[in-house]
Amino acid sequence: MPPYPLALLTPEESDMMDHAASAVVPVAQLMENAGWAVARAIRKRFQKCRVAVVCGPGNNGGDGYVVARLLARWGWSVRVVAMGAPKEGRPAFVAASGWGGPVLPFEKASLEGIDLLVDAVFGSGLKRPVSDDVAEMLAAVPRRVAIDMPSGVSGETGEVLGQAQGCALTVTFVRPRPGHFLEPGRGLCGELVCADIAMPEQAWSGLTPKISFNWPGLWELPVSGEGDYKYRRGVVSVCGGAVMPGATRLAARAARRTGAGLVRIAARKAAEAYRLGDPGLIIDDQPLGSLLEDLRRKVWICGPGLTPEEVSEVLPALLAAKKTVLADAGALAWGAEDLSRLKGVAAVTPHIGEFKKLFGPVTGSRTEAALNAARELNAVMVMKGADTIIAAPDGRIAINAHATSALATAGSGDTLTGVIGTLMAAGMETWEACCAGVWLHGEAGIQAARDHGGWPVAEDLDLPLGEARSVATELSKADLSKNPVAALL
Ligand SMILES: NC(=O)C1=CN([C@@H]2O[C@H](COP(=O)(O)OP(=O)(O)OC[C@H]3O[C@@H](n4cnc5c(N)ncnc54)[C@H](OP(=O)(O)O)[C@@H]3O)[C@@H](O)[C@H]2O)[C@H](O)CC1
Ligand SMILES: [K+]
Repeated sequence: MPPYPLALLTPEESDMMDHAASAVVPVAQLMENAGWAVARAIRKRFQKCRVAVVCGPGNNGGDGYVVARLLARWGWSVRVVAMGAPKEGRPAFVAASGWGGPVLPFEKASLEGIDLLVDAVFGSGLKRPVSDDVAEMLAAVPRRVAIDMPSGVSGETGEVLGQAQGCALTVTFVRPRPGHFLEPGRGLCGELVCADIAMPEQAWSGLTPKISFNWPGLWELPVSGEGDYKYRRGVVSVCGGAVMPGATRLAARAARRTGAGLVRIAARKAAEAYRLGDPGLIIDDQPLGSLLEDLRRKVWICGPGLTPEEVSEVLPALLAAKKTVLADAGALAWGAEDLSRLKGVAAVTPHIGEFKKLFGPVTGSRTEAALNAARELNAVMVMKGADTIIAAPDGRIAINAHATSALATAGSGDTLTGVIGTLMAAGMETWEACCAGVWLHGEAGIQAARDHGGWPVAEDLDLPLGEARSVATELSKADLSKNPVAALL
């Protein structure tokens, strides 16, 4: 059974795997399998045309020589443009020896008349910024297919080192890399295919992948059914303020649609602003202290719709009462003045702008920055964006790619807090609740976009949440051992 079906392998982990595999199977054989997978993916998608395979000095280039050989065998017009000959004794040398066709020098003239460029220059061995001459070569042919990664994109972080050219198709192996899902890498990969190259199971021994692909099966939603009652489904309490009641109501509505048994807004003096809203919502106008005594009200959402000043009036009391707090929006603005104000919250959901205000500039890996921040705060970090990262202080990291740009609308974040809060209130472990909440929110966004011509507003996002929950429950029944992340792309 293939292990870690939802793992995303960093280049370092992939190297460790190749190393362990080499005790059982020659790397040249894996390279042969990789080349086959790429050649087949090309044949499936493109008409026969004139191809240049641009090969770098390492194993990525080695895969390229195999692709060249196979496409030529199938009757395509193929040339290799080589950055340099692979070193004798290396697996790529074996692959290069199997190529009997033309090898042209590494210069633009070698690409004249070419319809499709196969980028086999750098893959997971990219170490430093790509130089101008390499970038210019790759840019000379507009239609490109990348082996493993578009050259210049970091497999670990998705960052561009120097320069990188976008591709129509990227074929990777075994499991994808984080850089395939983290921007800007994600946008440069085009269609992503992850091929099985018959990696032996022994290659996984000693490896515990750090990063996962966020998908049902990584977590399981609480099952509802007979014997359910509202307190078992969970109570979600949302702090309400006087200035932006809309945001608080969006969080509350999302909580109800996700399946919370009971949702209450602790509105204090602003109760009138909420009373004309949804009839199923309970509005509390009592002082917060008396509400905190209710032990069934464990999970509190604090921040959506609140000014930092309003947060300062409620958050310390929630933390002193040892409530499970999900902090967003106004709470993050208040915490940005002094991070210790957020110590004790269970999870935070900043977008990148809020994140920087809380933890300073992000240089390098965003997954690492999210993890370090989670550890500093001792809370689960949901770093929101097109490629949301969910990190737990114990080291678990997930990257979510199940989303749509339609979610980039005001109020979308408030909805997300309601979803996550509900799953926490239903008893899910915090990191899993955050991962699941982000996925459900993405699924609801996809459905709402479909139902509203691609342009839903925040008020449309809560409606599909019930359906999204059913979809996730169904998907999590799939046998992932037979259906690893490759099949989900
Ligand atoms: N398990 C798998 O997924 C398998 C993947 N395969 C393929 O192997 C590559 C990784 O191969 P590797 O040899 O480790 O690395 P690369 O080919 O990507 O690149 C290494 C060489 O490139 C030089 N380098 C790196 N960055 C630059 C740069 N910016 N400018 C110039 N040269 C650069 C590096 O030089 P050093 O001086 O740093 O040593 C190396 O010479 C993976 O991507 C897959 O395609 C296997 O075929 C099968 C198993
Ligand atoms: K490449």
